[in-house]
Amino acid sequence: MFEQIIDASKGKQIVMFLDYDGTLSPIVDDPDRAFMSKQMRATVRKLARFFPTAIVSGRCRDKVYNFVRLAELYYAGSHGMDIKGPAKGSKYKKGSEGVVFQAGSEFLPMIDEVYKELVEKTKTTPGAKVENNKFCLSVHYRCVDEKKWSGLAQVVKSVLKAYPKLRLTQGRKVLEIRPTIKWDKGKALEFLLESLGFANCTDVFPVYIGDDRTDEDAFKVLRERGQGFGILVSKFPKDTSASYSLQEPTQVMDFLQRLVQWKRLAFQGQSRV
Ligand SMILES: O=P(O)(O)OC[C@H]1O[C@H](O[C@H]2O[C@H](CO)[C@@H](O)[C@H](O)[C@H]2O)[C@H](O)[C@@H](O)[C@@H]1O
Repeated sequence: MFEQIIDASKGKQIVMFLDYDGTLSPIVDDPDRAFMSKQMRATVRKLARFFPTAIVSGRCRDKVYNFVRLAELYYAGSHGMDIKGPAKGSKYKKGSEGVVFQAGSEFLPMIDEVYKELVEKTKTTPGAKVENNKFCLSVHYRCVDEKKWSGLAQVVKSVLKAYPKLRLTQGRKVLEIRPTIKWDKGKALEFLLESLGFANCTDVFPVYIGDDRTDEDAFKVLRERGQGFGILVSKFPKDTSASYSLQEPTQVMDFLQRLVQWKRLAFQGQSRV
């Protein structure tokens, strides 16, 4: 896979898109403790020195930033509905200081209201946890007794009946609630490419790495554009629009390290001639 990506990206600018949970950090029971390792952080920091890099997550932007803590990256939180560029602007695109984009701001009061209602209605289900991701919500059931999963889903669906402008999708042991607007991680990828000045370029090579269903929207966009590659992180074979797969975050780190090493050697080669 590595060689194929290097071959296909020849003469093009690689742009990296990285999902967070299950891609940069291992899946754990408590969503508040999904830390990334120091080595992973160091790897992503080096990666961003060579390639424009964005984190695209279902989490709210502030929360994912607090886990990653690298100011030089782009962040697209709430499944891409909340985007912000590096505080000091991008070294890859002059004049891109403070790229900020928010899709669905009008839904914020509704999301808050539903959050409170879901916290109230799920408090009798041991292990259930409602996470407020600002533009969307997550109802976690990883720590709920399996016998209670369908009951919990019914509770969530009954709350959502009163909110036809919100939709329900499913992630990894999590029910995700978000506005029915046409915005997803794929749209966020396109927005970020545009912000970086690659809107109609043929010499760009986006690489998107993710483990979840919501990442499929980004894999599809890459297939439709015929640009770059999607890489699915999964231990099991899955129906996917990604072109390649890695099994777990440690393999993601190895792949990113190889990319950095390859680019570093290419730079050294150039500076010798
Ligand atoms: O787009 P992502 O960055 O992958 O975010 C998707 C969801 O990730 C988090 O939940 C998942 O990871 C948790 C920590 O490992 C795990 O406990 C949970 O079961 C997983 O579904 C996050 O907490 C959610 O809000 C995100 O939507």
